[in-house]
Amino acid sequence: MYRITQQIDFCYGHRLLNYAGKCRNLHGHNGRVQISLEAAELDNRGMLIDFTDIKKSIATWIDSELDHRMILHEDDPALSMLLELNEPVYVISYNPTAENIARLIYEFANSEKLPVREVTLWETPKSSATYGEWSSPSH
Ligand SMILES: Nc1nc2c(c(=O)[nH]1)N=C([C@H](O)[C@H](O)COP(=O)(O)OP(=O)(O)OP(=O)(O)O)CN2
Repeated sequence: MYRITQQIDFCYGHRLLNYAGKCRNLHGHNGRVQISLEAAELDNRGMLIDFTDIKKSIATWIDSELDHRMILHEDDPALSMLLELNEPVYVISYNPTAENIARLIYEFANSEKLPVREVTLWETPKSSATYGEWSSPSH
């Protein structure tokens, strides 16, 4: 099997609902995403997927949909005010944790028919969450 990984940096704001710590307050992160793709075969150029094509697809989507936006739960009471002020938001139906944002990006990559294996979101330099659909329980 071959595996390639691409890193994409973006900034986002969020806050966690039903959470007692400081992350219940609106705050921002310099997030780092690592997207890993896997395949058994290479194309006639010796590539799994051209890194440029990953950038064109996933980095473009992250840039337009998530970068410099507040990623908020649809039930977040701050949402209506931010929308009224025309602030950029990305609304989801679940808590915007690192785990869920990793899954969101994984699902986008999957919808683009990329052979994505896992997505890791580094929310801070020390904390990351990974989402993948591993077939083997030993992963
Ligand atoms: N499993 C998860 N735990 C936490 C998440 C998460 O998404 N998944 N998110 C948060 C906060 O949103 C945020 O990431 C702050 O976390 P923290 O580690 O406290 O970050 P700091 O950089 O502020 O850490 P310091 O060591 O206090 O500087 C919390 N948990």
